[in-house]
Amino acid sequence: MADPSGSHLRAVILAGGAGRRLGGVDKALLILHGRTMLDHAIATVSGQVGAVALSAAGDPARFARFGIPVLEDGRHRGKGPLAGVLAGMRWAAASGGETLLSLPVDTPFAPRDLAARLGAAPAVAASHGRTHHLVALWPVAAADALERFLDGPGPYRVSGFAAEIGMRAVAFADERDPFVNINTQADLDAAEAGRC
Ligand SMILES: Nc1nc2c(ncn2[C@@H]2O[C@H](COP(=O)(O)OP(=O)(O)OP(=O)(O)O)[C@@H](O)[C@H]2O)c(=O)[nH]1
Ligand SMILES: [Mg+2]
Repeated sequence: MADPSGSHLRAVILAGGAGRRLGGVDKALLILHGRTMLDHAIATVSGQVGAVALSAAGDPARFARFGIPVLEDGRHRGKGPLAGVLAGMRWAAASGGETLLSLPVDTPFAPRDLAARLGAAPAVAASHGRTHHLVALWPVAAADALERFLDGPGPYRVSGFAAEIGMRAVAFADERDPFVNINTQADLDAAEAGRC
């Protein structure tokens, strides 16, 4: 099915993690500034791409009100976030998408021009001395290579597959780190208080 927007960009919001450091909460449904983290992520990516999907485990019905497809990790479940990236690539390919933007749901301050600033895929965001391996643009054509990587012996590190496809790091020199991610209650409190 062609994308009526004409964009070959797609986005996958990654929310398939366990959220252990937050006591096993559903990070996508966590409230920050009166809206869910998923609302923040959708607002970040929706103007940048032709279509958005969510990568998440468990009952998809809890996300029905957001009106976006929910992708499961499938047979690579348990191998970490690259399983979500692969599901995103397969979903993107089905509608003619050529490039996939991935964004973790716990990164609520990412810029709304992220994809443009990343440039040509494969590219990954870096800021404040850190590489944000899942804030990245992936060529959908790399899906078969990723499938082979996940069929391999591991480890299934995002940085391992990124190196294999020649991922280029793009530095974001913004004074406030746009890729702060919310892993703990202290992170959430700081974000709520505007300290990051
Ligand atoms: N699809 C998918 N996404 C994952 C998986 N593991 C982690 N992620 C996502 O990858 C991103 C980075 O993960 P973490 O920051 O470690 O977040 P988390 O797993 O939710 O939290 P912790 O359990 O506290 O580490 C988040 O957006 C997670 O939702 C997985 O197995 N599958
Ligand atoms: Mg995190």
